[in-house]
Amino acid sequence: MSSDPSATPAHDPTPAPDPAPTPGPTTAGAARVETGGRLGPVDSSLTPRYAGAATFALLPRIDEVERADILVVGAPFDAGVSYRPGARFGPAHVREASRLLRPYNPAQDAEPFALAQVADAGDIAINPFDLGEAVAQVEAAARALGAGGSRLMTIGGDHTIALPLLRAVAAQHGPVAVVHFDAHLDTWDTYFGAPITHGTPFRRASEEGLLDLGACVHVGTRGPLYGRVDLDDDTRLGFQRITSDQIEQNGLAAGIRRMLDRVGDRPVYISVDIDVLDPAHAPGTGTPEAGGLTSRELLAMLRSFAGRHVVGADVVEVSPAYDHAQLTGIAASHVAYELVTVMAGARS
Ligand SMILES: N=C(N)NCCCC(=O)O
Ligand SMILES: [Zn+2]
Ligand SMILES: [Zn+2]
Repeated sequence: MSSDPSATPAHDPTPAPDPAPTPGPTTAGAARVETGGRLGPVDSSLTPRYAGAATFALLPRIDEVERADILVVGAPFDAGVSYRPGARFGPAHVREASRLLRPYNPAQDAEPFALAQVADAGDIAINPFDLGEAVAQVEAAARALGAGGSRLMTIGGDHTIALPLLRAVAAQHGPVAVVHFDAHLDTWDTYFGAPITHGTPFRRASEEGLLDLGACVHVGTRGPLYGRVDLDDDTRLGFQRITSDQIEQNGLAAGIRRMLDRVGDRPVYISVDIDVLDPAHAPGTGTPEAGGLTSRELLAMLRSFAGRHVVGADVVEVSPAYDHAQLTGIAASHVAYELVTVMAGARS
């Protein structure tokens, strides 16, 4: 109530005027960049990029486009971790950090959102209490989203989700080449007797025949193992390894050549565990290991897939509670951006 003594008394029966309309538009229906008939990100020269809800790169939601060539989808889930939790909050964190991405990618001389229709499919609803059901839900969602020909760029979530994602991809393409960026092998057998965890997805995938065993490679591996047998098992399961130390010793170009030679022109699935980066570049993750790649090295390696047949990709293991200044979120958002750019058809 007004403190002005001459103001209308409270008992005055005159109806109060309608409240003034909200000045200016809200972010709902904000203008978007549109190129070549493709609906792109919110135009951040008209609407501040920090306003409104965050989709990946401020791209349209799936329900705002007729069809999508590439769908960015979140898989918030962390019931498969062996150490620090929190990757269930990864999708939201990466989307927040992705607000600053822009439509032209000079490193690949490409406009990914003009080359292809890219949209954000939101998050998969995943049971946090039942790991078996969770894995089935991720696979079902991946199959459903991919049914119309869309390829998926999935934001995890812990690395367990790579197994159902590969099941969905292999159902469509047969056994695929996998390039796996990670500090870890993730070809271990069981933890506490459990066969499905974030340390085991690629062993299960190999056993299930989802992988082209002549074309899989880990990149950036390092750190202590349980025993030498881990490496023997890993080789038997179909993987070569380009370690973090080899990249340092032989150079990035040699690492890229070896990686691409291994894959050839096969359909390839790219899985990026953000802990492939040194903890200095990505502290916000569950099982950090010293001595990793820089974000510059990782991004260069991802760009080298331009012109290849990338059938799907993920970036996993972002655990925001351990992040600082969005370092890990920013790195992961750039990883996803480079992957979307190569999937959109940037030329090599
Ligand atoms: N996939 C990730 N990030 N980590 C796996 C580590 C498994 C272990 O604790 O031995
Ligand atoms: Zn890892
Ligand atoms: Zn991993």
